[in-house]
Amino acid sequence: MAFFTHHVCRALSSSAVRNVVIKHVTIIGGGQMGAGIAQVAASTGHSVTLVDTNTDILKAAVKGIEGNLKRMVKKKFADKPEAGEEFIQKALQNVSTSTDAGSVVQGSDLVLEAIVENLKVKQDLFSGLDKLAPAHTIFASNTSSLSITDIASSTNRLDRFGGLHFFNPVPLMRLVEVIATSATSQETFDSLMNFSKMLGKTSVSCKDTPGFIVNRLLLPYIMEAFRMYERGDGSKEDIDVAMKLGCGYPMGPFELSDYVGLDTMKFIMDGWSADNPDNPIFAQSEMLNKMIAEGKLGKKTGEGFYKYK
Ligand SMILES: CCCCCCCC(=O)CC(=O)SCCNC(=O)CCNC(=O)[C@H](O)C(C)(C)COP(=O)(O)OP(=O)(O)OC[C@H]1O[C@@H](n2cnc3c(N)ncnc32)[C@H](O)[C@@H]1OP(=O)(O)O
Ligand SMILES: NC(=O)C1=CN([C@@H]2O[C@H](COP(=O)(O)OP(=O)(O)OC[C@H]3O[C@@H](n4cnc5c(N)ncnc54)[C@H](O)[C@@H]3O)[C@@H](O)[C@H]2O)C=CC1
Repeated sequence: MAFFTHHVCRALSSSAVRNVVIKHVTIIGGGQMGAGIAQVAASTGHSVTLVDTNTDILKAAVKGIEGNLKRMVKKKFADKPEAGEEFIQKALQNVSTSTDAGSVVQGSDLVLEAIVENLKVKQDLFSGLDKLAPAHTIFASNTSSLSITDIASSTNRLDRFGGLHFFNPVPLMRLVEVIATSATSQETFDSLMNFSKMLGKTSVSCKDTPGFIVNRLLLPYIMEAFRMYERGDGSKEDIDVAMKLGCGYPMGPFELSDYVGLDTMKFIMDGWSADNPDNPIFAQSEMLNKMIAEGKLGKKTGEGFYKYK
């Protein structure tokens, strides 16, 4: 019944608002996810403004995008290097940067955030931008596992708010989870689905439930690997090899954790343990806390479970 009501409500709202064709995108957060999403959006013909509070991060993001495009073009345009160079230049021309989100959202069809995994910080960002962005602009979050409903509650555009959850590394991972809350309009959902398609991704529709689909299954698996290692039941190397060769996974759980970033893993974990204090799956990992206190955040800092120098 609830399902029926929800869909009827979405259908009713559909007559009032038209679908937004997303061409101009503001991406907030120039870290690994924001830069990856910017790369894919720019190479598929969207104009992108990448925003971060830190100018060094923005410079590194643009440099990274250029480097990645060069790698991709080498293979894709092996026989046509000039066309490859033109592709790179076109994509780069589609990207501009800013340290002030408020001053760039006016021209945006979509504002997508990929900043730190913290509810209050995301809410503060969106509540400020809600007053500045045009009425038609869709807001979306790339959160790994925070509730989209909670993030959206800081705005007055609940019908134009959804989740767009990309996977790392964005240029290579083919999935996007598109999340509709009970207030997301059908038009907004369709626009987000369409945008994902334009980026060349396959999308799945998710409810606004903790961890959506992928992370609800991935998090218990990774945490169980941590516990095995903490108990001394296996070395991290053996656990990684076992899962790669035994299950065909491209990375083992420790390699993947380093790749995601151990600080991000902890932000995600802390949210889940606060919401589920009695569930042992989400209990704190002393090992993870210690590594973070020592500044070992994974690949991005040169050391996590493994060294990358
Ligand atoms: C407790 C909380 C837990 C929850 C965590 C939550 C985080 C989230 O919210 C959701 C997530 O994203 S979870 C992470 C999902 N990602 C994965 O599982 C990645 C697993 N790894 C892989 O798939 C491959 O190792 C991978 C695709 C990475 C690399 O594949 P290969 O090993 O075959 O790699 P390479 O041989 O190095 O590269 C293959 C070709 O791709 C090019 N390339 C690599 N990186 C690139 C990038 N970033 N951009 C563009 N091109 C790139 C590379 O140059 C190579 O090209 P060719 O040489 O021409 O073949
Ligand atoms: N790392 C991963 O594998 C994945 C992460 N995510 C989610 O994407 C989001 C970003 O993750 P990462 O890119 O890994 O983090 P990151 O730490 O690489 O980048 C976050 C960036 O946001 C910037 N930032 C923080 N607050 C800001 C603000 N108020 N305004 C503008 N910029 C701000 C920081 O300077 C930093 O450059 C998080 O919500 C995370 O849970 C989702 C899928 C995969």
